[in-house]
Amino acid sequence: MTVAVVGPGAIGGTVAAHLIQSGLDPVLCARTPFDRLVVHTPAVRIEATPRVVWDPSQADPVDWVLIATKTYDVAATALWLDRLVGPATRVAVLQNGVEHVTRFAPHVPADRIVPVVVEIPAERSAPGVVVQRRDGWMKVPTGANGAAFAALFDSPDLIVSTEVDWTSVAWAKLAVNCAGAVSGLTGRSAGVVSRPDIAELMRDLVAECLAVGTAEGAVLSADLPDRVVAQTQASPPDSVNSLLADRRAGRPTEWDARNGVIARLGRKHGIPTPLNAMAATLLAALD
Ligand SMILES: NC(=O)C1=CN([C@@H]2O[C@H](COP(=O)(O)OP(=O)(O)OC[C@H]3O[C@@H](n4cnc5c(N)ncnc54)[C@H](OP(=O)(O)O)[C@@H]3O)[C@@H](O)[C@H]2O)C=CC1
Ligand SMILES: CC(C)(CO)C(=O)C(=O)O
Repeated sequence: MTVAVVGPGAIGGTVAAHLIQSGLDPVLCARTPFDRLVVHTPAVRIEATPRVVWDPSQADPVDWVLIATKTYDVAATALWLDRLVGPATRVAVLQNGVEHVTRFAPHVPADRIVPVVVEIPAERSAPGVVVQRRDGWMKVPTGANGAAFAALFDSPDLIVSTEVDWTSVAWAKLAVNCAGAVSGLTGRSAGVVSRPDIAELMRDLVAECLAVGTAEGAVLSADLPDRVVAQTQASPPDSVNSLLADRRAGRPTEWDARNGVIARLGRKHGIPTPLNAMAATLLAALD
């Protein structure tokens, strides 16, 4: 089985390490090359020297491509896909948001795209050096492609499973991510939730997501706003979400995939989403 990971950052690096632990030998397609991959998972330290390539001309078709670039890097990622995708290649999209398939459908046949909801709190301190803070999970839709993706992994602190109702899982994850805008906008890690006014703002952001997700066909529980706040309160206060990591590194942010999408789809359904619209506008202005 040949596998390429495009974008070996926090998530790509962590997932590559778990693939290596599972006995595979992924090639890493990087923008910034590095020699050594070092990933601290909750259970072990994984150190490896996989093949790292940094120019699409160095890549050949593989059985699986795992995309772990940011949602705003589609155009650059597509240059890798031109080289890595053969007639039977399957492409897993490990990104936040709910638009995994539409994002890559212009570049890969949609029936070979596997959307992946990723719940792995991971932070990168240098190219190839990543900490996975807690046990993680990834969820893919049921079916042959989803089952084949799950079969790539055999690693105790990364559980990969298939879901009949993948859409609801993706919207529940989007609820966490839309509330994470408070970190991107305040510049403060997860501990900012200890302020009651911030916790209230997060609840209100999630309430909009809940309304729009329900209109999109997701089945979401009414206490989702409280659960998102409770989950954030239970995180180590110095946890940095990927939006804040982007802000601190001076990179663009995924405002459209995380907040803008709620405003866009809210407009389609006639559901007001003033807070997510404002978060998206402010984050876009900071890009
Ligand atoms: N971090 C987290 O805890 C979680 C993140 N996610 C989602 O996972 C996705 C990835 O996020 P994350 O891993 O945090 O992001 P990172 O910024 O850590 O990693 C993205 C990687 O993509 C690389 N990249 C950018 N452009 C290219 C290119 N043209 N060719 C090859 N590589 C490229 C970057 O290179 P360079 O090294 O040069 O920056 C970087 O290594 C996002 O959608 C995020 O929302 C989901 C769950 C948790
Ligand atoms: C929820 C969290 C923090 C970890 O899975 C995340 O999705 C991110 O950092 O983007």
